[in-house]
Amino acid sequence: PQIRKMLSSGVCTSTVQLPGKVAVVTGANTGIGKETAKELAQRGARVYLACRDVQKGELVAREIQIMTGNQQVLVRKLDLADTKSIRAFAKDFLAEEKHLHILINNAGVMMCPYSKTADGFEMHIGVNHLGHFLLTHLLLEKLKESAPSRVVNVSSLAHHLGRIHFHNLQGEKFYHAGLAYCHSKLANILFTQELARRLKGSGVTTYSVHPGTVNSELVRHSYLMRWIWWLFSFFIKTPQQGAQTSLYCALTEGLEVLNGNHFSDCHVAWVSAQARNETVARRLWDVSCDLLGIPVD
Ligand SMILES: NC(=O)c1ccc[n+]([C@@H]2O[C@H](COP(=O)([O-])OP(=O)(O)OC[C@H]3O[C@@H](n4cnc5c(N)ncnc54)[C@H](OP(=O)(O)O)[C@@H]3O)[C@@H](O)[C@H]2O)c1
Repeated sequence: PQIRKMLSSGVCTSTVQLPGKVAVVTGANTGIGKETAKELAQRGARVYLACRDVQKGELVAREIQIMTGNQQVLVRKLDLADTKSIRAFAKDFLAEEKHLHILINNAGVMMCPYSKTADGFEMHIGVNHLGHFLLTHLLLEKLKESAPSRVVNVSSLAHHLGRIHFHNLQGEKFYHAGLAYCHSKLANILFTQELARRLKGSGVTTYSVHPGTVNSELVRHSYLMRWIWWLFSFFIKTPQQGAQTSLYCALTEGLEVLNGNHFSDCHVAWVSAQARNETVARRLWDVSCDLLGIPVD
């Protein structure tokens, strides 16, 4: 009954406070990430805004500090399209911080024209999946040492249109910007499920999230999507509303029993057949390790 009660609301109603806790939010300079970081700061956490544009990040950090009165809002450079930047971020963070209690893998790109990351990965799979995969891998020991701790991966309802084609993971044979986004969001869910299986008993739990349809800068690369978002802007969620399910998964007490689940509107949500395929999840894990030069275990 307690779980049923917890799952009955579209707003994060947790009253958990976070003094002494440390959180990292990727892509925290705008949209859903900014609102997520603001709420974590409001509750007293030390919050790292992991942003590719440090100047934008600093402006937002100051805004959050003023609004929440929490001075422990820090900006660090993180470009998920460059594994050197991810490794540098993790190295500095591990040297600087004793703990990491909440990691929100929020940053994302959608429908950008065909392009590659610094390491030659297709941009959607590179930033949305591989970048966060590497970041989580590098921070995992710290998360374990800080247990109970949580990893929240921001995916999307769009994963339903995604497929993991291992022969076309980088869009080598066929590329469609919209589908590339869907594939990467499916990868977020498969990663969450495999991570949950591997972390069983460690005190680290993980959840994937669909934030809803949110009025943010995500549609910046598509004229059509910008127009549709503008047309329906009155009906879609604000970034603050979009942050609720990430916050719910990061904060709700007792959620550990739902380790690895996918959430939408602060409820467990149904995922596509491929998103439930353990064989695909395991293979994606191994292929991701291979691409990133991480030893496969
Ligand atoms: N908005 C929606 O309707 C919706 C629906 C489903 C899922 N989502 C998911 O929600 C998450 C947040 O999206 P949003 O709607 O808040 O979009 P947004 O306003 O465009 O924010 C995306 C964030 O990701 C950052 N980012 C992009 N590429 C990066 C990189 N290479 N390295 C580091 N950071 C990078 C952006 O930084 P810059 O500002 O520097 O570009 C920005 O801070 C995404 O994962 C998205 O897939 C959103």
